[in-house]
Amino acid sequence: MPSPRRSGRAAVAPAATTMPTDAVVLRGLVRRFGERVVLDDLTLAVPAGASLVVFGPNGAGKSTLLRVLATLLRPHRGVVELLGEALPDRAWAVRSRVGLLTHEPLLYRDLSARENLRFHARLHGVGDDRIEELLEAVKLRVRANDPVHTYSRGMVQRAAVCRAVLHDPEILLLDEPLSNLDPAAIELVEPLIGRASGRTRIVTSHDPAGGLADGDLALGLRRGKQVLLRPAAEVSVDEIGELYR
Ligand SMILES: Nc1ncnc2c1ncn2[C@@H]1O[C@H](COP(=O)(O)OP(=O)(O)OP(=O)(O)O)[C@@H](O)[C@H]1O
Repeated sequence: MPSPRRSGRAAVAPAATTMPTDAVVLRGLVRRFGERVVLDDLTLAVPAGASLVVFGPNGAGKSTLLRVLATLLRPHRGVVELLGEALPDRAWAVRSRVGLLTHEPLLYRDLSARENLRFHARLHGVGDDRIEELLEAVKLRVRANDPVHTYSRGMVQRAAVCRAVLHDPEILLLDEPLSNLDPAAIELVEPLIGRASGRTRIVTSHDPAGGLADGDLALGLRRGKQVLLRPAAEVSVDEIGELYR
């Protein structure tokens, strides 16, 4: 669960009156690259604490959707709201409440995991105890002072998971988060980025069975269009497979 650090915010704005039921809302989202429409009229809502798993073939728009939600790309049309704040105008108000884990680990390769985490911790006003807690959780302490470029891919991914959750974000944006992780490492990161974390999650996946088991809602994209949006428990593995044919 996100830790009680959030209680400081609640003292300023009581959660009961300001926390929207839906953590993520899209209404008619359009995003283009040049002439190409990459996200085409997406409309959905993700309740706070729920997980949306996004499926679709290469180039369908999954990563672009995550980048819009991470405030890295501006929407070209439609409404995008995170935690009740509309993007792009209120992006500054939500950035610190969102964690992003992508194929690009967003770590300095010549710094150690501990140095990388200290750098990000300072940006977010997070203390060293949180860094040590996370390094311990992903069993990286023994290598935490080695430069990231000496790590295996799984070790890099574990360090990237620490970076993504360092500031205890309410929303997690996860682009195939388990890639490069062995079964033991998957168990280690589950409490941090899995459903058990209690965070609102948008997760991309190419694994129909694993992805459906990981989500409350399933979204299927094909060439930027939303061709499936239903409770994950009601979607079959074959339906997800159809997206790729
Ligand atoms: N910076 C960019 N400039 C131009 N086109 C881009 C850019 N980034 C992505 N695209 C295009 O947007 C479309 C969607 O790409 P995106 O990376 O979102 O797909 P994806 O579903 O995440 O694919 P994958 O499964 O391969 O990761 C593709 O046609 C891609 O070429």
